[in-house]
Amino acid sequence: MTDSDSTFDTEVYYDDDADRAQIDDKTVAVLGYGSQGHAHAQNLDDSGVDVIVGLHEASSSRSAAENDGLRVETPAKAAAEADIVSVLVPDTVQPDVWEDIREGVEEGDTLQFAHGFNIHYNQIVPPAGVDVTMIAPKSPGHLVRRNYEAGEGTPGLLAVYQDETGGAREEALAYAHAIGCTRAGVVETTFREETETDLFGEQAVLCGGVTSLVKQGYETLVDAGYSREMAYFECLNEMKLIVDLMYEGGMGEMWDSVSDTAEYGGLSRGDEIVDEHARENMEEVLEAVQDGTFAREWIAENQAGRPSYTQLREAEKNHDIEDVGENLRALFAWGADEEAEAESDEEKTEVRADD
Ligand SMILES: NC(=O)C1=CN([C@@H]2O[C@H](COP(=O)(O)OP(=O)(O)OC[C@H]3O[C@@H](n4cnc5c(N)ncnc54)[C@H](OP(=O)(O)O)[C@@H]3O)[C@@H](O)[C@H]2O)C=CC1
Ligand SMILES: CC[C@](O)(C(C)=O)C(=O)O
Ligand SMILES: [Mg+2]
Ligand SMILES: [Mg+2]
Repeated sequence: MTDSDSTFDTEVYYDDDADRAQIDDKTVAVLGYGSQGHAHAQNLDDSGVDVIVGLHEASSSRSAAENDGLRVETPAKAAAEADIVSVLVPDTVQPDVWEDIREGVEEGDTLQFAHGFNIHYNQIVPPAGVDVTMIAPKSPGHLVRRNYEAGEGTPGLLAVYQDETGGAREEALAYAHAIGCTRAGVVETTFREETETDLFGEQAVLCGGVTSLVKQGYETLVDAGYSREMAYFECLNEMKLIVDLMYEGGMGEMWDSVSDTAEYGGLSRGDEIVDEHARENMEEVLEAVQDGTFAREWIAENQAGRPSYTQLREAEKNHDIEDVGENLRALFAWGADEEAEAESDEEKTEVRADD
């Protein structure tokens, strides 16, 4: 068993590198039918792999999976029948689900994850004889499905924590092929590296950092007497347009596309905003991820019934910028499309919740 720090240097695996024979005659249990679960299950099924979705008897997702033409069993039954068990329930419930299914996970089977939290922080200790792998799409689950249906792929990470059969890596690559990740490219990493970089990224930059930057910018303009609408457009709405350019062609494409005034202003002022102090804070956030402080806090928060999480969510929902945004999105054409999409997603969720 190894979980070294090896960083990809970087070989990227594509469709031709995967041997689908490693999965085509196997049964995959997909536990959970949420963001990642519905995408993996449907993509595997469309790729011709035998799939059973594992959901508890009272699960609100059952009818959605059944309506999508998939066979649904309890997690324990699905896992017992499967050769590969893809654990796609929320990270916080995975240890309990593992207790439910462990009896049915036999020597030669594979436990497959999309994020390494529970293995890396020892919340699930897999038995000997079982392969433990990860295919982590670097994207929200709904895009994993949307890209697959469009004939495109989603980039992903592959990691092997335990290779008892000698075939763990090849099987994981075949799984990545079947969910569409090798269409875009898959790179190899470790459970440790994926877990720590994923948690750092979502806290410091992607989810935490960006929303705080947007809110601070918005509040600075509104407190200085500018209109809420102008502050919203400038600090939130235009963020997508700028990020789209960086996504397509890196920071260079974005700098090329904005005015010279914006480029000079941004290059000369950006580091004053996200400065050395922000960097020190980032290092602290990373340290708390690395030494397990964040993981212990998150586990305890769940055990206590999520008091802080609930409060933080409520405060975010009630921020003035959300109110302005809702009104503006309803008024503009781009908002109409997105609202329709959101409503259709909401309807799907409601259908799931109703059943
Ligand atoms: N969200 C994302 O895009 C990404 C997620 N990941 C990783 O993928 C994994 C899954 O995350 P995500 O897709 O967000 O999860 P979701 O929160 O979307 O999963 C919800 C699903 O899990 C089911 N579920 C909840 N509790 C249980 C339980 N006790 N037993 C059985 N099923 C249960 C829910 O059923 P019900 O509706 O009945 O509650 C629902 O079907 C995690 O490891 C996450 O870190 C990795 C990359 C991106
Ligand atoms: C950025 C958030 C994420 O890590 C993801 C979609 O990759 C997650 O945990 O949802
Ligand atoms: Mg992520
Ligand atoms: Mg994550």
